[in-house]
Amino acid sequence: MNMAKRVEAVDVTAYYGSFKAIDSITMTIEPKSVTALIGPSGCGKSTFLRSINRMHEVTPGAKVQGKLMIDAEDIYHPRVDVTAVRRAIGMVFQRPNPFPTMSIYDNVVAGLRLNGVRKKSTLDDAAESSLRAAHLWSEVSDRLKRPGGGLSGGQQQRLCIARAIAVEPQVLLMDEPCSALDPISTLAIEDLIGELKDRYTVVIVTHNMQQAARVSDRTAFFSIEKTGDPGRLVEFDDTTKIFQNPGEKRTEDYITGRFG
Ligand SMILES: Nc1ncnc2c1ncn2[C@@H]1O[C@H](COP(=O)(O)OP(=O)(O)OP(=O)(O)O)[C@@H](O)[C@H]1O
Repeated sequence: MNMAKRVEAVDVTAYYGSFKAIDSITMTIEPKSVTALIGPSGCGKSTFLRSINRMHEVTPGAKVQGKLMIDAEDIYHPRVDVTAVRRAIGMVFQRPNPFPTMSIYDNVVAGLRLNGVRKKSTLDDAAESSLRAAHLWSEVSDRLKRPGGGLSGGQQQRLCIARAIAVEPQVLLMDEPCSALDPISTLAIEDLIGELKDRYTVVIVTHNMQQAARVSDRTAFFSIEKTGDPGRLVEFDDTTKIFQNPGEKRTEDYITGRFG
């Protein structure tokens, strides 16, 4: 099965009210790869990520201009069903956010149920395969009926990843998915990301440059000239190139720790 899709941003500009947060971002994210978005605080990484699944416009007054295509489909076309877009593009957040009182099992299959799946065997199979893919199955298989909120932080984040992939999303967006986790859980999630790219298009925002270097195939470096300016894409290339031989001085300054 090939669910992974290409994400093509053309001149994507996003605002919060009259404040322009990102300006004319153009980049193509290939299917079955991991793309890291890096750059100093406030350069618009999260804003760009949230424009990929139309979450940006949830903020009152926020809007997006430009074109965003998932394969051939323009997801900002007026006739597009926004709910369907958000369901097709999974998202994992900085803080694990399972439904805390809902059982582990119900957390994983929540999206499938929303999509109308009722058959128990289908839900059981999806729960097991998603929890296995998220490397959580062996830790929770004997307590699927217990609340998701009872798991450790790292387990909760893996539960959220299982929940996101249970609906077989075309693209998986991750906004600093390890920032609230300890180093061991972080490495577990990084391993998992490496496996997810066999099936999904993964886009990850990270503050951690070692993490970007470890998990991603391609890296996009965003930056801002000065406070109040919009974030722009400075350089986008293979991760090895960005970290070993960047084409732009600003990228080099950032990755060598001279600013940001
Ligand atoms: N809800 C909001 N309302 C108004 N401005 C916002 C909102 N969210 C973000 N911004 C502004 O938009 C700009 C880009 O923010 P964004 O969170 O996308 O940056 P970032 O690169 O992800 O930052 P960080 O690395 O600190 O998370 C910043 O100037 C930020 O202050």
